[in-house]
Amino acid sequence: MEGVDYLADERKKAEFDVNEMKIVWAGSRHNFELSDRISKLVANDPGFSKEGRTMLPRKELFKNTLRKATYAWKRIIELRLSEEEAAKLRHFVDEPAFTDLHWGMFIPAIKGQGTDEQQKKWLPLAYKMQIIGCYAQTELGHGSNVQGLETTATFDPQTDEFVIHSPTLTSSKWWPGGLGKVSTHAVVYARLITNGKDYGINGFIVQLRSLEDHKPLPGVTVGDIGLKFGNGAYNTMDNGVLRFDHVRIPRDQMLMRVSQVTREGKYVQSDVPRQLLYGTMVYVRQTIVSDASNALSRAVCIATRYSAVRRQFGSQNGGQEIQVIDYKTQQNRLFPLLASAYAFRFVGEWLKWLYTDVTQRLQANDFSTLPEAHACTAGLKSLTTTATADGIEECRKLCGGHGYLCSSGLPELFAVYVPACTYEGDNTVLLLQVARFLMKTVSQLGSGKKPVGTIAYMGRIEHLMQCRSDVKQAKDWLKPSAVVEAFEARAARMSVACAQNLSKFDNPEEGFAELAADLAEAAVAHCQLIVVSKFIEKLQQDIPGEGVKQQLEVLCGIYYLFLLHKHQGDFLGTGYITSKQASLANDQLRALYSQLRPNAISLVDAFNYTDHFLDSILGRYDGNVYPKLYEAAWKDPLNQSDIADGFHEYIRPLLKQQLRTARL
Ligand SMILES: CCCCCCCC/C=C\CCCCCCCCCCCCC/C=C/C(=O)SCCNC(=O)CCNC(=O)[C@H](O)C(C)(C)COP(=O)(O)OP(=O)(O)OC[C@H]1O[C@@H](n2cnc3c(N)ncnc32)[C@H](O)[C@@H]1OP(=O)(O)O
Ligand SMILES: Cc1cc2nc3c(=O)[nH]c(=O)nc-3n(C[C@H](O)[C@H](O)[C@H](O)COP(=O)(O)OP(=O)(O)OC[C@H]3O[C@@H](n4cnc5c(N)ncnc54)[C@H](O)[C@@H]3O)c2cc1C
Repeated sequence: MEGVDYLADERKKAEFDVNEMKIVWAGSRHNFELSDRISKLVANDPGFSKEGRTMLPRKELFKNTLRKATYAWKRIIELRLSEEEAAKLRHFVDEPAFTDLHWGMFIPAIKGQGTDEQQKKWLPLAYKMQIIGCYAQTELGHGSNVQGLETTATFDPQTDEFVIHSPTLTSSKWWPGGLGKVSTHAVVYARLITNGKDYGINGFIVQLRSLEDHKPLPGVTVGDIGLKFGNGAYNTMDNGVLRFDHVRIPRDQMLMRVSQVTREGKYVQSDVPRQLLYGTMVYVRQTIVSDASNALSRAVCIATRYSAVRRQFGSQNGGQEIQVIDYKTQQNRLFPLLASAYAFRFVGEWLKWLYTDVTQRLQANDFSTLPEAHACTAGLKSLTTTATADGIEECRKLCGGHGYLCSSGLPELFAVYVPACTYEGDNTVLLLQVARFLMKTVSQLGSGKKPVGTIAYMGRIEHLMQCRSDVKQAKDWLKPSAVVEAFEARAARMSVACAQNLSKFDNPEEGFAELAADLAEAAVAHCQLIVVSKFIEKLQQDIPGEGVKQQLEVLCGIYYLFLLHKHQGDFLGTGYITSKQASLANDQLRALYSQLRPNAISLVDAFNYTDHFLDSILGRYDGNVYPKLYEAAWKDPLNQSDIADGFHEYIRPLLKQQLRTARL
């Protein structure tokens, strides 16, 4: 029945002020009002309808995305939306498009690596979308290993130009989003060669297509790399292939903030670190961490609402069956994901702060916090995207068979999200970057250099190597100091064990390769410590709203106790806790599940998602699942006729043949 709220009883159980929690989730009242306004604007505009998206063939799907992007741009201009509002609009339109790479990587690359003069020339064109750009780094044969890229940019002093060339098949650019069919320009990463010497990777602005008829320019071969995982999903994006045959660009199209080539062909290195060339990746990794909580909360919202609607077994005297959300196993799979969504939200907020801070320092030529910013963005990108991708898939399973239907919203969400584990740096490769940072920190411990920021705990290494947990009863696990020390001791001990094992190798690089799996685990332990600490720090702030802080304390407890349970081997193996203390942690975890249970629906309501954004029958706000599932099935193109296309060619002859066989 329309208009009935099937989850109303669940909502009545809430023990906290949901409206105040919405503000905590959004980060501020301003953010809440912005998201609320823009999400409704998008939901109420038929131009942004998602109807039938998963059924469209690729060409139509892609054209529909072009239409939506153009329409979005028109609305942005008409409504005079600010950059912040436009970015929200993109978020709620909920469709990957070339515009992501234009705004998310092409423009940031020019801003971060271009000189003032270059920015003055290119940014106004890009801001007005009079040129459309992408980020062309990865090649067919080289992705993770950026220093291994093969595309060349050779300086020709005769003409004051660079010659951009793809010398081999494996040097073809491969994957850049927006490249295949839309971009007119790209920031291309290529080996800079001048006076016969290779100076390694640099960025160059290269025009690819005519601004008149959109034809590829001479010497440019460009196209789409083909269909990707999932129906619809990331196939709205034209990930592309690109080859250059001696394409000439003016010298001033090399991005020259980090290094320059003079008119005479002399290579000059600025006094900024070369790693700034990787700055766009650091920026995007930070945005990916912020986005993880969006994707995970969405899946969790669907699975939580559906788990309250769905009933199986346990009917007494003909009464209703049990809501599946009341099974402890369901809670043990679902509630840690709900807690993770909140945890990632807060660590994302913190990382944004760290990134802003490092950017301000870089502008003042202070590069001291760059290594930490790199380690944090790389590690947290890896940790949060792995957990989110796994979490979305778990939410699908939590919804049983119906979770497998596209109308649940979960298959598409998974297919769109899962490449986040690979793009912007493969998650294992990124963990190994964190491990290098940790090993460097451990090796410098005796040098008098005091570790600061997220590795400050290493400064107390002697204590952390010896201390033991003083937990005596389950509720002792609610003490923040007990928890932080446990996670610090585990991370420190795992790093030190790796460093000790590394020191047994004559060649450190050989040792690093041999111990890579242990090093990646140490990196995970360090990153989990960051997430736990930032959640606990959040709780130390003044949080208004009846019961809001208490709910966050429950969620925080579930987050760290679930991790402690899952990684018990680390905590026990490093000798910080006993098996009795591990078992007490588990008792406390179960108690927290019971405290969370009556608040579960309201905790996902606090995400404030519209039904348009969720795009899930199982996650509908009103819980009216079954009639809507039934209705949706009949919209499938297969159900447009009672008799299937192909009946006369294939089914009928088969049936006839069976009849003949039966008569024999
Ligand atoms: C339809 C609707 C439309 C609506 C439209 C509306 C209009 C829109 C309006 C607004 C919209 C806004 C929208 C914005 C959306 C934004 C979304 C963005 C979406 C993004 C989508 C993603 C697409 C994917 C892109 C990509 O994947 S790009 C390619 C990424 N590639 C990688 O990540 C490669 C990974 N590899 C590396 O990073 C490196 O090779 C390495 C693994 C780090 C190793 O590098 P190497 O040089 O070999 O280094 P080392 O020797 O290991 O280290 C040397 C040294 O450097 C330090 N280091 C390394 N990296 C960094 C770094 N990044 N920063 C700082 N330092 C670094 C390292 O620690 C070492 O240091 P030490 O010497 O001190 O030890
Ligand atoms: C949807 C999508 C969009 C993308 N968009 C863009 C874009 O806009 N622009 C762009 O330039 N690129 C883009 N990429 C490319 C992306 O950045 C790369 O795919 C990514 O960096 C991983 O590199 P790779 O493909 O070379 O993986 P590989 O490095 O070949 O990884 C393969 C396997 O090897 C392992 N491995 C590799 N090196 C090591 C190591 N040193 N130690 C241990 N294990 C290792 C990895 O863990 C992985 O399991 C995109 C990719 C995808 C999937």
